[in-house]
Amino acid sequence: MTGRGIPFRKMHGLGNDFVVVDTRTRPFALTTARAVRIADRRTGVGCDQLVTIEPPRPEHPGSAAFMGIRNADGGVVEACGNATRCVAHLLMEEAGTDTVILGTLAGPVVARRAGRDSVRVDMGRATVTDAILSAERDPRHLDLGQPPFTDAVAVSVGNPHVVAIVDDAEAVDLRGVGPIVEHHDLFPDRVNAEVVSRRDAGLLRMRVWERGAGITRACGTGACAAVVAAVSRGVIARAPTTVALDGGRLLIDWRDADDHVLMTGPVATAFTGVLDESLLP
Ligand SMILES: N[C@H](CCC[C@H](N)C(=O)O)C(=O)O
Repeated sequence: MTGRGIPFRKMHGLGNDFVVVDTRTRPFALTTARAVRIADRRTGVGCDQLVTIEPPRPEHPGSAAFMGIRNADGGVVEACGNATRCVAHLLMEEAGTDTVILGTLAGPVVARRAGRDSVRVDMGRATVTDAILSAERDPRHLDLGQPPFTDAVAVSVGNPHVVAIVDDAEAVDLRGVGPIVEHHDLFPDRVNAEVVSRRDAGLLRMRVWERGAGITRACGTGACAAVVAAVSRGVIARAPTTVALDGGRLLIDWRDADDHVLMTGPVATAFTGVLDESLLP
């Protein structure tokens, strides 16, 4: 190690874990090769997504920074709810503020403190469709040919999701069906896949196969997509809903007035460290 390594912070939202690199003070290109190396849980640090905190971009007026996101397989991510809470928390701690605007590829998002280590993020508009679906398909009833995704709901939260509503989310062979759905040719950029069950009036259980990361313990945009899908199919009322993930619970509210989806949940730092040059091809 030559001492020219890159400092990082290991963070997570309900176990959906990230390596966060602040590139505002020192150059660090977020590349596919670096994401794959750093995300490797044996030879790298290990994470679901690699996240960079970059200087703000002019297209996001008032933003404090831009957040770059890559999946463990190096793929580009437009939106990442759990990571947004983590980075927003860092920036609010840094600035001593209770609110912050973050730029992402999906657009600017507004975050605010919601408690000691809890953050609420306005993730922007969530819609039942996906830009690439053609007009003759009903995004509320998509048949992807793989049960239970033979009657799925396509939801965009800035990144693409397909949600299957089932009686028992625990009973789905997500490791089997997830990769097939992720690579379905209806989604040229691939897609995140969620299975959702209604546990109670305001409580959903959700499991996720994430595009480019596989099964993760939580997915913030996935939880948003799950609520949008369940409301759109009349499974739950349009009201603040708790989503129970493998790693814990998020509070999601798909706001009536503007179709924005609000997500509230915890953030945590596990450790800080220095990326050795060998991880930086
Ligand atoms: N875990 C993230 C979602 C990452 C989605 C990523 N797998 C994609 O390719 O869109 C979240 O908390 O929203």
